[in-house]
Amino acid sequence: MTASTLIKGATLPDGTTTDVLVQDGVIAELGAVKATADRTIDADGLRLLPGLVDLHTHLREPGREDAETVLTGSRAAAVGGFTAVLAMANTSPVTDTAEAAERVYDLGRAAGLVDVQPVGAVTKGLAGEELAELGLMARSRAKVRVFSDDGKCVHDPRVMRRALEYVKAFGGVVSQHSQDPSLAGPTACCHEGELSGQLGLPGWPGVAEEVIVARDVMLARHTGSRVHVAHVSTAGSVEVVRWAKAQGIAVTAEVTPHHLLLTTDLLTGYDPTFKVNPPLRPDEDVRALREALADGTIDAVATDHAPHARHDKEHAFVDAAFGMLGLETALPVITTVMVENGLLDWAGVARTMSVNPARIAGLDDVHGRPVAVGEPANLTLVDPAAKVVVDRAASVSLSRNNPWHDRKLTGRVVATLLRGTPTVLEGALA
Ligand SMILES: NC(=O)N[C@@H](CC(=O)O)C(=O)O
Ligand SMILES: [Zn+2]
Ligand SMILES: [Zn+2]
Repeated sequence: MTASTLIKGATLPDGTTTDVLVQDGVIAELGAVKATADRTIDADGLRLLPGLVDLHTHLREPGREDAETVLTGSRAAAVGGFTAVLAMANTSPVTDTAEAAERVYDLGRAAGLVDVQPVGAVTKGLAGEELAELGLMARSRAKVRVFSDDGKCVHDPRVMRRALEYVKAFGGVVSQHSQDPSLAGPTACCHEGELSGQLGLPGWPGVAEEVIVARDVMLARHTGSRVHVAHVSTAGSVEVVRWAKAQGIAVTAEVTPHHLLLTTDLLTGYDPTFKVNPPLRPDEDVRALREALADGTIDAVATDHAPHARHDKEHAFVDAAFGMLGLETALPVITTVMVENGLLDWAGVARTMSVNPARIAGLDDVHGRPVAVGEPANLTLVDPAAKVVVDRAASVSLSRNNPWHDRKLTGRVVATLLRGTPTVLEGALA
């Protein structure tokens, strides 16, 4: 038996206010709860959401434990309000076997702060040629359902077709890093446009993403399988996804918090903190991404939390590693960009940050559940009005490549519960 928790006067995503008694890992009672509990959390004015689920996290273990480990990344996830994260396969070695997937899964369970669900590589070594052990990973203890060569695009259409056909058998999905390597060359490091010319930086155009998204939705239609578009960054990709969904094609898409707020003009200072793939895009893309998340064309927010050690990031812009932190700031960014601007209500936040990602990842038996009696108590308590100034030094991540440093954001995660056990209380690790 685990300690019980009484959450007093929380407001649910739909706006109703209730007490929530959490006992033995599940929601035991709702309404005006008379019972006492081992711990009481005053949730007056706070929103209670189903625990957040991140479809796209880089945990760097094994191989780059100087940048992040499963444990430190799990801490960042819990502080960010997450109860489940999908750990990308571009580790060293790559997660391309059942054993490798089980290892990541076990490290996550040992850390015990968030459900770490390994993503399996699509191809051996992310080399883009030979399919990885998709079936063995699916049947392993880790029950892998999401496959991705993220960091690299599965660019050979024949390989992509085979992967889609293969994962269909067990309801899996291929999450694609859409970046055509011949349109976005090996040196490309920012958005191709007027600014990249002025800065003298090799850029890559939005169309390098869009052609892959277009190809993949057609392959999904042909195979009758599911494709997921990772980190959508352009208005053109949104148009393709919108069209594909209207045709009934089984496509889902995610957008990162950074692509919803940060724009390419941040690159004028050549600060590698803002170097990321896909690159920060112009205003008109950002606007289209916000609208698409609001209208459901984009299903989910995913962080693409990409920690990098100082010695990989602190270089001249062209030489620095791609990627930025995201787990601890995702909820405040979405509150600021989407809720404060009236684009999403809290039910919309629950949908795009918990319900939809859980469903896409096949974790919806445990995560992204309604706040209802008998459901597993994976919960996130949010102060929707709190103003926070992000301080990169305060992060529990091992890395410091935080693009939000010094920004004032609205919204703060107050508490996170994983199967009824608080992992975060009063905004800090419990
Ligand atoms: N997003 C990034 O810029 N980098 C990611 C890889 C990826 O998501 O493509 C990384 O692993 O660092
Ligand atoms: Zn990627
Ligand atoms: Zn990624």
